[in-house]
Amino acid sequence: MSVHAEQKSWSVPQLAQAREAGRRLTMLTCYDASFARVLDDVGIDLILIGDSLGMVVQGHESTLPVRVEDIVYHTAAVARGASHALKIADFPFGSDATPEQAHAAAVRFIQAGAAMVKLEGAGHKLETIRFLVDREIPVCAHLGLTPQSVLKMGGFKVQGREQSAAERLRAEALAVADAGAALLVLEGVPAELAAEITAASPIPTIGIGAGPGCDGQVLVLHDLLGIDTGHRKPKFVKDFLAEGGSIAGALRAYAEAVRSGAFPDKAHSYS
Ligand SMILES: Nc1nc(=O)c2c([nH]1)NC[C@@H]1CN(c3ccc(C(=O)N[C@@H](CCC(=O)O)C(=O)O)cc3)CN21
Ligand SMILES: CC(C)C(=O)C(=O)O
Ligand SMILES: [Mg+2]
Repeated sequence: MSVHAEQKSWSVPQLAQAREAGRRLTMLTCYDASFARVLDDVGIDLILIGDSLGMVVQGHESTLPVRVEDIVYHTAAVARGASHALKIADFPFGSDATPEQAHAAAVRFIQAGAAMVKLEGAGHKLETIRFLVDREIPVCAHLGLTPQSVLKMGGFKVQGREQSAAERLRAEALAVADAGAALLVLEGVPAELAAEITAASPIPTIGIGAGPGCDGQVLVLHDLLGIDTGHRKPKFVKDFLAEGGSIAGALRAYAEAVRSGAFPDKAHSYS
């Protein structure tokens, strides 16, 4: 059952090595120890303790109500369950407003068991990325459809469709890598644009609703298991439980589909 024997524990430098070797990265969100064990047993590479927990665990309409304390609590739970996957803690809304504030939260995430922290956006966040990386904290950037921008965007809308927005996104992707980010999540971006950004990116990209041309993929765990969370289902969501037959089977089917490049297909991408 368990693949622990032949499985390595992921470190941050290995992300770039995987990309170099042409091995696609598998990532899923997870919020508790029991599911983390299953993800680890199946060999999922990266676990995101995402602020999506505000919607799928806490039942809110957006990710905005999530607090630092919530991410610390769930990161500690996940860390007790998973030892091989690289664990990434998501800064909740407002907790990364200044470099100093972000650093204080990041220290708590690392001490709870995260190996990397994730923040949304570029702009003033570039200074925060540099600040954290200078202080030995690995950073994952997140661009495109950034759910914490829901009020400004007027909903969860695909980003980078107009020429000017695409140009801005390309520039931001280069800027976050230049600031020191080691990984980049691209969310809700036309597949062609995400593939172009990936080709130009010095760091690995992980897509969600960003087509098959990224270096890896991420989904919310509840979506992969076909759980109705009471919210509108994004186009990129696929229920792998049907074909997988069991929870571990669904996770394996997802990992295989990501590694082979079969997921996402056109039906689960934006153009
Ligand atoms: N369960 C769940 N899955 C997620 O992927 C997810 C969350 N929750 N919560 C936080 C954010 C919110 N996300 C979302 C939510 C809705 C759409 C959505 O409905 N998008 C439209 C795009 C319309 C357009 O601009 O063309 C779609 O039809 O897919 C996208 C991402 C992604 N994240
Ligand atoms: C969907 C991923 C990228 C995320 O940020 C989250 O789960 O919070
Ligand atoms: Mg998030």
